[in-house]
Amino acid sequence: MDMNETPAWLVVFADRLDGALAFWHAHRAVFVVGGVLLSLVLLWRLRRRGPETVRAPSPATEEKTAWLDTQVNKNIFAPTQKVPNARSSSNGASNKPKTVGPRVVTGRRPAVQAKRSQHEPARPSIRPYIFYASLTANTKTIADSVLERLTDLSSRNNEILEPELLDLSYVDLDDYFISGPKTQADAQSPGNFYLVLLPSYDIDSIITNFLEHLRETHHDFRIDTAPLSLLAGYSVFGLGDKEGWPTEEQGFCSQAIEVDKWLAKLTGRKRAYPLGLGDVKSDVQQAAGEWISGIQQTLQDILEQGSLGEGAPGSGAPVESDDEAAEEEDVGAESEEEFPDLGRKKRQKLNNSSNAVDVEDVGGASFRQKQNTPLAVDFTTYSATNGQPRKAMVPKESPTYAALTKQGYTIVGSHSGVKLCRWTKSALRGRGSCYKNSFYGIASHLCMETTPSLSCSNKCVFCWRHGTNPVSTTWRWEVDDPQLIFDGAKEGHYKKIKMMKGVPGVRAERFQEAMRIRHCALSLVGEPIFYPRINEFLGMLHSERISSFLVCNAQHPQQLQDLDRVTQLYVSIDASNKESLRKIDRPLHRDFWERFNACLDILREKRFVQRTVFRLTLVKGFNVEDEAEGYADLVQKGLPCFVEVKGVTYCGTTSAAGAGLTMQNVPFYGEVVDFVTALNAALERRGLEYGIAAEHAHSCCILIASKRFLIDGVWNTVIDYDKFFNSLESGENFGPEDYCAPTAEWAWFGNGGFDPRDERVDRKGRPKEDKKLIEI
Ligand SMILES: Cc1cc2nc3c(=O)[nH]c(=O)nc-3n(C[C@H](O)[C@H](O)[C@H](O)COP(=O)(O)O)c2cc1C
Ligand code: SF4
Repeated sequence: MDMNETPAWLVVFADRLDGALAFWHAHRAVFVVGGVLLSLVLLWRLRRRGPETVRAPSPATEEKTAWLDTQVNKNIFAPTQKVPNARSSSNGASNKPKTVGPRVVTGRRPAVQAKRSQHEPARPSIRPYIFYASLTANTKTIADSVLERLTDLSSRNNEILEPELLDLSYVDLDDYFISGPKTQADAQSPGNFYLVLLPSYDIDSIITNFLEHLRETHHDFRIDTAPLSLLAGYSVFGLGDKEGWPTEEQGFCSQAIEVDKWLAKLTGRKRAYPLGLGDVKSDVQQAAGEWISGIQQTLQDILEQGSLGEGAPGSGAPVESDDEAAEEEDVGAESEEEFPDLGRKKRQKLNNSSNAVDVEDVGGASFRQKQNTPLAVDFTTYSATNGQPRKAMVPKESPTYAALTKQGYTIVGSHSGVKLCRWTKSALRGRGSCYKNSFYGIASHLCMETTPSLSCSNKCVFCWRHGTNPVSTTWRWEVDDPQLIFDGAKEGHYKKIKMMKGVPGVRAERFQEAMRIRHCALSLVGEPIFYPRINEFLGMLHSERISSFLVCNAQHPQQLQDLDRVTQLYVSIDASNKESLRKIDRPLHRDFWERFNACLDILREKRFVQRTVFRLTLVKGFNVEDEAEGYADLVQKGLPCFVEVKGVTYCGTTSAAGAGLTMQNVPFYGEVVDFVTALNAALERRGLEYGIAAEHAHSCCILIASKRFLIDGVWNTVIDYDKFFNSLESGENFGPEDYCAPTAEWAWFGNGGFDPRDERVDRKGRPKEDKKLIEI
């Protein structure tokens, strides 16, 4: 082989390499720039996508997701908050409350919810438990329909959980009646609400065991006396048979009544709605229907307010109807409690603060017109303000405001008030209405007591409220809109009625009825016709078919003259002569006697247009002895349709004591009867057509009526309210005889006047046997 000879493949390779190098040299700049750019792009993309693209999901990220969810749930189910609707967990078949599972949280919303729940408390929820016992299935049927109603409510309201129906024969009473339901979910949150439906059996039965269990729990020294106080509330409905057990004293629904009392003790008085009772042979369906409607409303109220609502002084306390003095004493005690650091003198000053105003006002201008002469402008309406804006009569920060609210008044606007009258409370409990029920057919639980003017121009010795209300001869305050007063008075009244729902003995059906005001007594502390827009206010009452009973003090003739028609118009006649009147009413007007007489004249003129009444309050030692003749003269002058005679009620206030008033001044009923008999005879001697028509011995009150209301030998003192409103709305002319109706026989003079539909009780609430009670 020739060593100088080069192999062919090597020549080809060298040639190719040479070509490639020539290409590189020709294009190397392009390659370098392109490479750099590509690297930059790759680097940028890598940085942007970061770990996601470089790391696979790790256990650590999964854990973090789960932790987030847990935190969200923790916020939603924070210990103070309630478990949301657990309806899905209940199948209705079990006797035990269901455990609520954790709420499923999806998407981004939980984070938002978690954030919000840190600031806003979640809405509470309520779980109703319906307990019942039934031997012959009546109660079971009612309990089933209660379950149906509440299940329906629950389906419409997320905060009311599905109710549980539990037969007391099968549940372990310890599980529910020692400290409330014991399940994880319930311990955690919802407000439990107990409904107990029970028949009564005067033989040994499961109900006897149940009662024994409640009694033992209460007395067990190892257990708190109110172990069920964590319940949101409770209510009981009883079934009984009036044929065999006609009245409560004779055992009607006795066991339901007893259970209601024990539960009040065990729950620390959490009766959320009054005890309902139904007679299995007559009204049980209706009574149960009304009861459950009330429960539904109550559950919603609890959710809205977060509690059963507070009792207000003077409203929640079940004061007995003849217990006014005790109520007054309580007020004193409360004010001492409220102002513990005030010395005795200061407190007295607070109570008497309004008296300071009296002195300024006494110098008011006189009403100089004599009777039968045209009425001059009454100085009552306005007083000069020297261009200054008028002030509130009862400013919120004033001691008067504090004192009146302490006594249970709700102050409406700047000069009006409303208060639940003690008779309204008594009637709610079926313990009797005031005398107006016997005389005029006003059931007290349908009556609102209010005044559009807390100020008065008298300081009557027997007015147990005075000393706290402002007194004046002139209206010198700002004037509130009547609509504001009307709405505020109704609201205040209903609020106080609602507070009565947990008071022992309140009857469910009366409670329901009371939620529609039918009558308004404009007779609270103060002088209603003092309010310059009283006629507009009356129009509002009548537009809602609320009757108006207006009492005035016979000191404002111009206002009386201008007053529109009311259902019944009163003037207080506290004495038969000038001196007596000065002593008793302690009027601020110097010309009080002239004003008084002018008012009687006006009343006489109105007697064929509306029912007019003289109200006489007898104070022994002041205006009773030898005054029958004087009163007869006044009746002759005013010719009222009716004369109400009432013995004064002793109020025990310092102001009364200061006026020399003691228990000795309270006449016995027999003395009131003697006086009325003497007055009636004096009227007869004057040829006046009057007679003794009715009585309410319970409150020492007797009615003398004009014989215009003696129709076919029967007294017609009652009012036909429908007729009154029909005539009023028709715009026709009508008079008192057009809307009267027969007086009930039990109310006739001699029959006592106690409504047989009510139950008489003594001061301790024990039934009284003698329903007639005539202390002659
Ligand atoms: C033996 C017996 C005793 C009863 N005792 C009373 C009673 O003391 N007071 C009452 O109001 N009703 C009494 N009842 C009437 C029942 O309470 C009434 O029939 C009720 O509707 C029964 O309810 P239930 O069917 O759910 O068991 C008695 C009935 C029976 C058969
Ligand atoms: S009329 Fe007077 S006493 Fe009778 S219920 Fe009404 S406010 Fe009370």
